Amino acid sequence: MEQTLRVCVYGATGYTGVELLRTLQKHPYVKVVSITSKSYEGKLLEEVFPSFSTSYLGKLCLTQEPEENFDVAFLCLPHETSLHLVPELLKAGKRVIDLSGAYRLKDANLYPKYYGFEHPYTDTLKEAVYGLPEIFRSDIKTARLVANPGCYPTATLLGLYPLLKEKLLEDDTIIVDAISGVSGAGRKTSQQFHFPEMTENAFAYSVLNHRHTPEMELVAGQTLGRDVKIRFTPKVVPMSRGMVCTIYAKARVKDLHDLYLEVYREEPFVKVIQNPPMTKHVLGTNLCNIYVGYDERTDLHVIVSAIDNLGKGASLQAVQNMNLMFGFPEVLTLDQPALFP
Ligand SMILES: NC(=O)C1=CN([C@@H]2O[C@H](COP(=O)(O)OP(=O)(O)OC[C@H]3O[C@@H](n4cnc5c(N)ncnc54)[C@H](OP(=O)(O)O)[C@@H]3O)[C@@H](O)[C@H]2O)C=CC1
Ligand SMILES: CC(=O)N[C@@H](CCC(=O)OP(=O)(O)O)C(=O)O
Repeated sequence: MEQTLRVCVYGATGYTGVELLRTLQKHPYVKVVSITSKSYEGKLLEEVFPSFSTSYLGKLCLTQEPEENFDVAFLCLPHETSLHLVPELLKAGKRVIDLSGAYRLKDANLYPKYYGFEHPYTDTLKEAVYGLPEIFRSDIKTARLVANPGCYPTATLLGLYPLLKEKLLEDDTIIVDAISGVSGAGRKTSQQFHFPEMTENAFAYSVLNHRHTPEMELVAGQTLGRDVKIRFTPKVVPMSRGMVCTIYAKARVKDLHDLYLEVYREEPFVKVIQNPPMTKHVLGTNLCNIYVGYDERTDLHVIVSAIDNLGKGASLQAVQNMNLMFGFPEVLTLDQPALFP
């Protein structure tokens, strides 16, 4: 279907919003009709980010009424802000791609513990489709609401998917050890990410209660057909963007490489490679590069996946979802190689 889609980007001045606009700007069937910002109301995007050299986007507005004239909304907002906006947009007949975590967990009871709020919109939560195309492509095509996955779950679930899909997991406890660039924390400042403390530094955080743990467990369990436990430890390292997840799992077979090649043969954005992946090879792309190794000594498989947290981990995956939802070629505007070195 070829049409001009009218798009509204809520939270256009954050890291995911800017990455999204960078790509939407060159999409042949998209017209961005509205962009919002909490702090830069009335400014042109190019006044805030001079690399946007055209003013075709119009001025940033504080918010956009759901009833206004647009077809699809991208929500690059804090979880709590998305939470209340999504039902209003759906009521106004809009299709929504929410980059926050507000609609990712099918079990509403998990929200108080992991997000700090009660989830009042359980019907909308049920309706949301988890936006990982490699697993839920057909549901995404018809969804009104896509809950775009978190960055760590994207890299982890793609790293595990062939193993889960083929029911080859032997031990239902999986260990995931991950590193992320600092942009994963968003544009707002905080002391721990302040340059003198973050440079030449690395640390684990939310070791026992990261909100991506239940997100991964729910989707992994659904794919496998029984519950799994994921022991997830995220770390932040002094680079702007990029993410590597190292996954340790016990499987019924020793050589998984050919299975991974086969499962991802037709996937445009997942590459199974011969060596452990580097973040620089996925920078600014929608790619997930995966290495699968087997350690005979421990009888553990070691799967390493790399993404750009703002690319496949957020905004470019959101564009992939939009392409699917509106019948555009899935790779449209997303098939560029990485910015390297
Ligand atoms: N960064 C990442 O790697 C990833 C982020 N996400 C999720 O995507 C969403 C956006 O993340 P990110 O872009 O990093 O965040 P940022 O903090 O960089 O940007 C947030 C955006 O939301 C706007 N905003 C903040 N508070 C409000 C509010 N109360 N009402 C309206 N607008 C508001 C900000 O406006 P202004 O700047 O003008 O104040 C800004 O445009 C979050 O839910 C995040 O969890 C998901 C995957 C990866
Ligand atoms: C380095 C860092 O702080 N990363 C973020 C993950 C970003 C992400 O995927 O966002 P969601 O909050 O939408 O799930 C974190 O751990 O909270």
